[in-house]
Amino acid sequence: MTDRLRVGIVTVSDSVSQGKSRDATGAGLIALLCSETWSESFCVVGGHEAHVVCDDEEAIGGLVEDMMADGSVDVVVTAGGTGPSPRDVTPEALAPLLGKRFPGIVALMHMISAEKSPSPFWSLSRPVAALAARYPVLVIALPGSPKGAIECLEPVLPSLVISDPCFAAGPSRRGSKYPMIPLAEATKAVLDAVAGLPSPDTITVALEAAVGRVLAEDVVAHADFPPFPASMKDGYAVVAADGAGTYPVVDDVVAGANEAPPSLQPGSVVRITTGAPLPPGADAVVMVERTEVADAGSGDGPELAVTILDSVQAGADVRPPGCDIAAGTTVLAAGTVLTPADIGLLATLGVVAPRVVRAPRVVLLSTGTELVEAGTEGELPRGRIRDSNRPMLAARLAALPVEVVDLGIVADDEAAVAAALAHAAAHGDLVLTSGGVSMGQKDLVKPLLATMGSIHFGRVCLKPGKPTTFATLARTPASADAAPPAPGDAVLAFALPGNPVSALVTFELFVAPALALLALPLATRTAAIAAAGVRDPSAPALMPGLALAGAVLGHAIACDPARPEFHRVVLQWSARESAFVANSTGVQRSSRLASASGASALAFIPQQSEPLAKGAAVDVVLL
Ligand SMILES: Nc1nc2c(c(=O)[nH]1)N[C@H]1C(S)=C(S)[C@@H](COP(=O)(O)OP(=O)(O)OC[C@H]3O[C@@H](n4cnc5c(N)ncnc54)[C@H](O)[C@@H]3O)O[C@H]1N2
Ligand code: MOO
Repeated sequence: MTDRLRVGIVTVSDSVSQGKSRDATGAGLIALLCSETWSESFCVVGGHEAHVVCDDEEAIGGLVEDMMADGSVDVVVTAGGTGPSPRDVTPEALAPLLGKRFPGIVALMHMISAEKSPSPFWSLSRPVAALAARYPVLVIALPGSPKGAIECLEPVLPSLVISDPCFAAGPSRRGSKYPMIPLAEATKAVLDAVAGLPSPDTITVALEAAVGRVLAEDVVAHADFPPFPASMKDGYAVVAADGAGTYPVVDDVVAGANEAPPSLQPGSVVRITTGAPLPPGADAVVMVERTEVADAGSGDGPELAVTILDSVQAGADVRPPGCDIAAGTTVLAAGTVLTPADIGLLATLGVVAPRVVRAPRVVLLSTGTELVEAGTEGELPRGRIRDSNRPMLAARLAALPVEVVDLGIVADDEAAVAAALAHAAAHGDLVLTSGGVSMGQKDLVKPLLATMGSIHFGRVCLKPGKPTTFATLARTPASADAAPPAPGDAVLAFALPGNPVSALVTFELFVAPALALLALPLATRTAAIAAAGVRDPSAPALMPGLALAGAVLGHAIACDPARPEFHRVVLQWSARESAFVANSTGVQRSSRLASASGASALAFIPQQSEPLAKGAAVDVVLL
């Protein structure tokens, strides 16, 4: 045995799974295994909460088998469902999965219960201790009460420690060495790594090329806009105090005229166009529709007199200087992703070469001996498929403020993958691979990344996307005479699963938000990460920057008791329900890219045994 025994805990309870009661038993068992006495021998897989499943034979068996097949546990401990009532079916659910039994462990549990329990009820409890038939996993089924479960487990823990070599030596332990961490932990690992990176370099770009780029510094207005009191209507500049009545038209001012008009005296008006500067002395504008011609004059020039039909307040239909942009204000903050409106603002201020952040460089490659270029024509040799991930990810990256270096397809050959990753780490800010991160003998990416830096996670409790891997790599200088990397500088590496849907979904969940943060000036990035509050366990588990919304399901959706799922859905607004209705894109297999085609969102389907009913509220990540 290499390390501590990895224990998965399952609470079997209708009331906990329906949210009617708190999982005190699961919490108690986790606390016991994490206590000072036992934490050197055991670690709890799956974070700080037990898996919860209802008292249903199929659901219990399915969950426990998934946990064992996953390779992330050495021991599964269930609590609950061992009593005599009709709903107590844990031993029956486990029976088909089990091989060798350990009656001694069961006898020990009964002895302890007899000693500690005031009532004889313990004798009706049916605890289980056995080795799984098909996996090197020990299965222990405990009674469900917090006191009973803890009392039964603690005395048998020494037997579990000594039993390990017996079962690990049989069918060798072939699970992943990477624990399957919860989404929130994965998010935190990415945020911690991004937070520690230096501020990106900055460059200036022409205004026409600046849309979508990230502003590197605050842009402050040095003058008021409008720079003069400007008319908001075509009509007549007036002295508001004059009120309604007939007045001579003494001048005509149009937008753009650069001659200062003479001061307007009370008892007279000036014809004016929208955007023209108000003559000194005028304090309001009356739109032409609220006037009548009193004396048209010759008809060639402005009318000689008009009747103002309504009296107006001072300031009516006038934009005072600085009302749109006041001198001294920060118009655009560093970190703003420039939109067309922002380009207009910069143009207003006369900023024609804004300083922006240098686009992070993403080095993209696909791994897989089976892959050929998308452009390969005709029938492919047996076993070969076209590389869809790289064109797909490149297309997605094209919508982001990043520069892409395409390293093409790399065969599953250790030397070739190692060389490609080393080149990527020398030339990129972020390395993005797909394929080669699961359990096959040709899945080389994880071990190679481990030699180049630190792997922060190698599996995430997520569907699709379980083998998603995130590492930070030491930045290697691109050439011998290149400047050494800045202290603390590192290259982010995301090794996405090869299944195309898994690659796309995990790109959306981790890579796109990480790139957005990477492209922020340090102060803005730090603030964005702090605002995300991922260090607060009650905060949302997703990366900041994702566009979240709520929706109701258009139909029931089955849930996975082992992993939360990001189900591809099409959202449609329902005026009747005043809500977005989410409808599945069909079979969600992670090789079936059609499930992502046309999807407008990823609906978060929680990890649970019961399906979500039609109309259930779900969180969605907008795509
Ligand atoms: N024993 C286990 N096997 C697998 C597990 C597991 O837990 N235990 N996890 C499965 C899951 S979940 C996923 S997702 C995949 C991920 O596998 P890899 O990341 O190692 O990817 P590959 O094996 O290289 O490829 C998987 C699949 O995708 C196709 N592929 C790969 N790259 C591309 C590409 N660029 N364009 C199109 N299609 C691609 C490849 O041909 C495979 O069909 O592992 C499961 N296995
Ligand atoms: O987790 Mo894999 O990405 O389901 O297919």
